[in-house]
Amino acid sequence: MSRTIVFRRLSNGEGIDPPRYETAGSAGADIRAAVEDAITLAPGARAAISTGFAFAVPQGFEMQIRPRSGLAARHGVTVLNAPGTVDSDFRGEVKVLLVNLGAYPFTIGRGDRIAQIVIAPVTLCRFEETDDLGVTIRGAGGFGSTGV
Ligand SMILES: O=c1ccn([C@H]2C[C@H](O)[C@@H](COP(=O)(O)OP(=O)(O)OP(=O)(O)O)O2)c(=O)[nH]1
Ligand SMILES: [Mg+2]
Repeated sequence: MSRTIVFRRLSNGEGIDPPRYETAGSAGADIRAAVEDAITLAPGARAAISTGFAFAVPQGFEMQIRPRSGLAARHGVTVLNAPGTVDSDFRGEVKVLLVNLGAYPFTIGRGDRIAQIVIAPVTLCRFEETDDLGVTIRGAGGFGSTGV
């Protein structure tokens, strides 16, 4: 079942294709860079890249901003805060925090597909304090406690 996400094209988004699923089975819709001029990320550098759009994600859902594996595999470029979280009450421009973990400069041009967005349901919970969380086999084990 397909849902509708409404978006507003900002002035810097003129001529930019909106997010699009590249195949019928794609989980993520690729989102593009609305940079005026090309931006080059030196190795180790990061930048918040404009997308040129603002969205109204329906309440009860989030927009996750995820890396594209091709950028990661070929260039070491990923989304620094993956998965970025766009809240349902956010009405500002969505930006993509890219970081270059590769060994070479990476240039981002206008219209480049720099990330993918996944719309996912969220469960909003109330948080209730207790003194007793119950006993589990794992207990406080973490960070490799089950072995490597
Ligand atoms: O990759 C991202 C992550 C966040 N946002 C926008 C949308 C999101 O709703 C808002 C806040 O994001 P987040 O909660 O991750 O940031 P914060 O540091 O907690 O900021 P705030 O105190 O405004 O919630 O920033 C983006 O545009 N791109
Ligand atoms: Mg926040």
